[in-house]
Amino acid sequence: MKNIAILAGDGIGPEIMAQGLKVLDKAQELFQLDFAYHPYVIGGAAIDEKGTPLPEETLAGCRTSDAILLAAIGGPKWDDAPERPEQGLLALRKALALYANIRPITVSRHTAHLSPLKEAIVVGSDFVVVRELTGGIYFGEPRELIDSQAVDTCVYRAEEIRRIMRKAFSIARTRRKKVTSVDKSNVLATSKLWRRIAEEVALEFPDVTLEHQLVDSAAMVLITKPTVFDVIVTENMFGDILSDEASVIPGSLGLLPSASHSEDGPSLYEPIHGSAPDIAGQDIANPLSMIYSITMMLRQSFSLHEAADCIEAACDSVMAQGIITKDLGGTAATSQFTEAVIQQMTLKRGG
Ligand SMILES: NC(=O)c1ccc[n+]([C@@H]2O[C@H](COP(=O)([O-])OP(=O)(O)OC[C@H]3O[C@@H](n4cnc5c(N)ncnc54)[C@H](O)[C@@H]3O)[C@@H](O)[C@H]2O)c1
Ligand SMILES: CC(C)[C@H](C(=O)O)[C@@H](O)C(=O)O
Ligand SMILES: [Mg+2]
Repeated sequence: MKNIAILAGDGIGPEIMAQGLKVLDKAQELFQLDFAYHPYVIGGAAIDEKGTPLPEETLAGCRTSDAILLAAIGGPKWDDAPERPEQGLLALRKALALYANIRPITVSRHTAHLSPLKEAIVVGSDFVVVRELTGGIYFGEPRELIDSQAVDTCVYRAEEIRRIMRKAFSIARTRRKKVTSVDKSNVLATSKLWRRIAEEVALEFPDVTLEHQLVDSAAMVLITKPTVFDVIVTENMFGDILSDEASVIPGSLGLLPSASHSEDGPSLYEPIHGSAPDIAGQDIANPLSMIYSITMMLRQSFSLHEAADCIEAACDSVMAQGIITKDLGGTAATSQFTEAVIQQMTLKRGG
C-alpha cells in the first residue's frame, strides 16, 4: 500500500481535491491500485484550526508519505493574519527540500482553439518550466519590513544552481534536447552566477543545446513564439511569474499542474494556481489542474503510466465532446466535468 498525504487547503482547494480524488478512486478500481489517503490541514484552514499554517502533524505526515497532493492555499480572509497561509506552503517546500518544480505546458491540435492567443501561434507548444523552488529572493536573508523601508535579499549558492541545472538538462535529454536558461544577467549578480553555472553544466550534457534568454524578452517570446521552447530553467521568482504567464498559451491557469522533487524524499504534486477566492464555492473551477497533478504523481512517483494514460485520454475525450468549464468558455460545472471524465475512464478500460 502507498500512502498519499492529502492537503486540500483553502478556497477552491477542497473542491478540486475532492474531484481529483474521485478520479483517482476510479483509477484505483480500474487498475487495482492500493493508495491510502491521509488528509492534513495546511494554509488558512490550518491557521483557523491549529493557529499555524504548517502544523507539526501535517509536516510529519508529509515526511512519512510516499507522495503529497496539495490543491491550493491562501485567500483574503488571512490577509492580516500574523502568519499567512503562503508561509505554510513555502515552509513545506523548504522542509522537504523540494528544490525542483516541474511545470509542463502543452497545446495539442485538439485544444489550440481554447487559447485566447491565435491558434497558429500556440498549436504544438510543448515545453516544461523547471523552476528552482527553495532558494532566491523567496528565502534570502536579511528580510525586513519597517515603516520607512523594506528589504528582501536574493541569494543563490553555486550548488543550488548546479543541481537545478542538472535536473533541467536531464529532462531535456528525454525530450527535444534544448535548454533555455532564463536570467537577468545584465543586471543581477545572482543571474551572472546562474549563467556561469549553466555553461559549466552544459559541458556535462554535450548532446543538449543551451541558450540564454533575459527574463524580460523571455516573457515576450513566451506568448509570441511559444513553440521555440523545450525546457526553460529559471530561478524561483522568474519561474513563478513566467509559468502563470504561460497559462495563457493553453488558455487557463486551471489547466496547469506541477511536480516538486527533492533528491530523495516524497514529491509534492500541486496545481500552479492559487485558491481562486473569486470563484470558490460555486462548483465552477476547472479540476484539470488537480487531475493532471494526480497523473504526474502516478507517472513520476509510481511509474503507473497505464493508469495515467487512461485518465488523460478520458480528459481529452471529454473536452473533445465540448464539455468544458467556464474558464475555457464552457458551461460544465466542476462536478459534471469530473463525472464525464470518470465515465470515459470506464469506457476506455472496457468497463
Ligand atoms: N500553490 C498555491 O496554493 C498558490 C498559488 C498561487 C496563489 N496562491 C494564493 O491564492 C490566493 C489567490 O491568489 P490569486 O487570485 O492571485 O491567484 P489564483 O491563481 O488563485 O487565481 C488567478 C485567477 O485564475 C483563476 N483560476 C485559478 N485556478 C482556477 C481553476 N482551477 N479554474 C478556473 N479558474 C481558475 C481565478 O479564478 C482567478 O481569476 C492568494 O492568497 C495567493 O497567495 C496559492
Ligand atoms: C502561493 C505562493 C507562495 C506560490 C509561489 O509563489 O511559489 C504560488 O504562487 C506558486 O506558484 O506555487
Ligand atoms: Mg505562482
